[in-house]
Amino acid sequence: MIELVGVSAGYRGKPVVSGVSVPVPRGSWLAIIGPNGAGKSTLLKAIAGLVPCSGSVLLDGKPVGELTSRERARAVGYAPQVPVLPEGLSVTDYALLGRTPHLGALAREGARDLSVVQQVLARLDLTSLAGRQLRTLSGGERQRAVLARVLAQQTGILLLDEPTTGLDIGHAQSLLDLVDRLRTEDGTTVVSTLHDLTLAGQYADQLLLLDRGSVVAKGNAATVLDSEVLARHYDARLAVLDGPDGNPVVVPKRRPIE
Ligand SMILES: Nc1ncnc2c1ncn2[C@@H]1O[C@H](COP(=O)(O)OP(=O)(O)OP(=O)(O)O)[C@@H](O)[C@H]1O
Repeated sequence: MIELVGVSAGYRGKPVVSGVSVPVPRGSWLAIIGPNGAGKSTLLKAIAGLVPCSGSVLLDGKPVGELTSRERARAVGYAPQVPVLPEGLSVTDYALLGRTPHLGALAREGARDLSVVQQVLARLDLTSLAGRQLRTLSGGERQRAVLARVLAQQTGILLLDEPTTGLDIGHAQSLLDLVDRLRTEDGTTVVSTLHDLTLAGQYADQLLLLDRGSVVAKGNAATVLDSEVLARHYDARLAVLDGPDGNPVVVPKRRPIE
């Protein structure tokens, strides 16, 4: 369970996110949406305890600022939008870094850690790349490797910043399906930013639309994915249609040719 109460955050005294309050019950999925620069990543970093904020961020009832870095790493898996990848590591070695918070002092990874990593790599379609150096991967493969490290961490909370960036439609879908399974089977609580509004509506229980740092709409897909609201806040031409599974589908409308 995550609870945000009046969360504001920014950089060098300049506010970027203001007064965000939302509960995210255990096992549910909150998608933070909004135009570029709205403050989505900053809000996610505030939840991860990576940028200072005012108000309160409670993770399972505990203020995130009171957790030690090891406690935080055992509780929260965070996949940044632009990860820094260490040089010279294979995909397996990199994913094994996700096991670090579970190891005792000076302990090395054991058979169980390797087995967790192998399962995660299989679920992300990375088994054939397990021995490859990170720097030789394609953009989408690298993105999946980053998620492998975070999923190998086996935390009750997942914070994913644009997890489908660079993934083709099939890999994006299987990644979101995998996260969805962790949510329903293990009760993992998920907060992700997503630019794909249709996918956000399909997977998240709650959507939070940020514009210039403030919440301008909050609720389920039917409420937030409103064509007028989206057109206004994204400054876009778009339509919201009924999808085949009953979920809204957000489609761009091309400017009429004159
Ligand atoms: N480290 C930083 N120092 C100063 N300003 C920052 C920093 N990181 C982000 N910002 C600014 O804060 C604002 C919000 O950025 P943020 O990355 O949270 O937006 P976002 O909604 O995730 O955008 P996008 O959709 O483009 O990824 C932007 O104006 C950005 O330039």
